[in-house]
Amino acid sequence: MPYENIIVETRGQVGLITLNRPKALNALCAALIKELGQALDAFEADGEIGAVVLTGSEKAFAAGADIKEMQSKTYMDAYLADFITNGWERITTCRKPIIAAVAGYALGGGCEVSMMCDFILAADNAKFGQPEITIGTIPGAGGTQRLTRAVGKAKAMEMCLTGRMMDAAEAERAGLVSRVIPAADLLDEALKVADRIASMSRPVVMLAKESVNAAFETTLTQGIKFERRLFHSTFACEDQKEGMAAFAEKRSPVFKNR
Ligand SMILES: CC(C)=CC(=O)SCCNC(=O)CCNC(=O)[C@H](O)C(C)(C)COP(=O)(O)OP(=O)(O)OC[C@H]1O[C@@H](n2cnc3c(N)ncnc32)[C@H](O)[C@@H]1OP(=O)(O)O
Repeated sequence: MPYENIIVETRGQVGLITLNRPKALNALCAALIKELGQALDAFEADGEIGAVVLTGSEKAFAAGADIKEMQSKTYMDAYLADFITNGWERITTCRKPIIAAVAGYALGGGCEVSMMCDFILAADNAKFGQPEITIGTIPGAGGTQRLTRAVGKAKAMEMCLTGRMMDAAEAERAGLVSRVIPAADLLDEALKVADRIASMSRPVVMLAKESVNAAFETTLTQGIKFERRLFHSTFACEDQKEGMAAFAEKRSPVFKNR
């Protein structure tokens, strides 16, 4: 499938999507979002792929939704097209793990897309922010919600009300990113982490992802019950038998993704 705004590759069992609008700092125009959804559909359907890495350039993961494209939208345009929900949330419905490998700017919709992924690996030059307030609007792709859950009210409120950016070190301290990596090593490290995930049992990885995500939608008691049910269900997987047998026999497991 020809893509104009992203580059789509496979690296073994890992799907790699690179946002590719360098002249606009990977601003997230509608065409890019549509292509991103198509690429995720393809990776989701590909039985060889066990994890996905989403990245941008060294200067920008993405500098937000495309301001020039949306500046003249009316309320009715936005409402009728369900602007932002439409297409963007495909990332959150992907059942395979997606790692955001973020270098440079992750602003507005760029920050929001990174937070829709399962976790963020940040280059040491990464900058996260929700600067929508500076252009007369507010985050519309989950920024006020996901950022608040990730870093707490004080930092999220300050960032959304002032547009202040957070650098990689602060983002790591605040729990927004899982790790900070030298920019030159970011992609290799993200691919290595994705490859490790892809080497695990695919259904069990999906169960783990589903269970962690449930923590954001439920009470602790309900969440623990849900986890227990999923945990029990792993005992119906051939891969649980193989994984535990391999441990007992001091050998590497050979998962069949069953
Ligand atoms: C999801 C929702 C609901 C909302 C949003 O995401 S709103 C957008 C939030 N993001 C922003 O407000 C950031 C806008 N960009 C910037 O502030 C700056 O570009 C920068 C700080 C990220 C980088 O500044 P720098 O001086 O290094 O680069 P520029 O000359 O400003 O940009 C280069 C080139 O890219 C175009 N650009 C950058 N960001 C966007 C964007 N979000 N939408 C459209 N175009 C963007 C910028 O206009 C310039 O292109 P031209 O030289 O052709 O104008």
